[in-house]
Amino acid sequence: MTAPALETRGLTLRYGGVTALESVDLVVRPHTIHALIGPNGAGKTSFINVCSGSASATAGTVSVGGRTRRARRPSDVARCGLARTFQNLQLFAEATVLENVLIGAEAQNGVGPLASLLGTPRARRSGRAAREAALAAIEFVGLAAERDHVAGALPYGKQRLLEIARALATDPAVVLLDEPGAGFNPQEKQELADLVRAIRDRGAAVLLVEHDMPLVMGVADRISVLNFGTLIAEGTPTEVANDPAVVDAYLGTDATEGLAS
Ligand SMILES: Nc1ncnc2c1ncn2[C@@H]1O[C@H](COP(=O)(O)OP(=O)(O)OP(=O)(O)O)[C@@H](O)[C@H]1O
Repeated sequence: MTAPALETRGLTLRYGGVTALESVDLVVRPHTIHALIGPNGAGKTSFINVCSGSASATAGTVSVGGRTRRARRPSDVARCGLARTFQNLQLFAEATVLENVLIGAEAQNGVGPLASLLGTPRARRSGRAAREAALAAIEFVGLAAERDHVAGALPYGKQRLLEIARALATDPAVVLLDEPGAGFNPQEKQELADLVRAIRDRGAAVLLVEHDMPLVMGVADRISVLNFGTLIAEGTPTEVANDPAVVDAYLGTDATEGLAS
């Protein structure tokens, strides 16, 4: 059996007296869209933060492609094959679309700042590869026409797509998407669902944190449910939508009607 794309064991994160994650064991299989859902404050962003190196676990391990991730800096994490987007967009507003994505693509090229500055042959080769990867990612999310536009001037929905392009430019095996549909209208959510499927279909695993239940139920292959930092359920969309503990903690009976049966 192939190694999980992402696996956590006993992942625990405490902020002083607040337990954001309590011994979370979660496996994301390759080529799957795995949604992580739960009420506000359940620990979903904390999970992404720990997996991506933005926060340090109090206990437990994170493995990417079967290798325990010890990297801490975001550039090291990118080289592990993991990339993320942020709930609150983290774009350089004054930079162009291409420049924003290049920052992502260059994050994993392993060329030090001195080599880049000196323009060594390796740095030049790697710079060309990063540009190609950036252009491909921009095209993949449908922003080719806006390549040279300043990020801060893009409509909000396109800024969200740009954030996804930046994550994809590192050619990750696992992409963590933190509420990518926030602020989207129904048409944009439909397009987002197609994009998430396309990311999976080109070979990556996706961990999707999202509150929009029709979107989640329509796109996810598997769903894990967090409540107060603890996993309370895992299964297919149908299994999760019919799990009494999930309905009670998060979905409510109204929310599940017509979602999955
Ligand atoms: N930097 C921090 N310092 C202290 N407590 C924090 C910090 N970040 C998160 N928390 C707490 O950890 C818990 C989990 O928060 P987290 O943001 O991971 O939840 P979430 O499921 O992503 O919520 P939402 O759906 O609202 O984004 C909450 O109780 C939150 O208040």
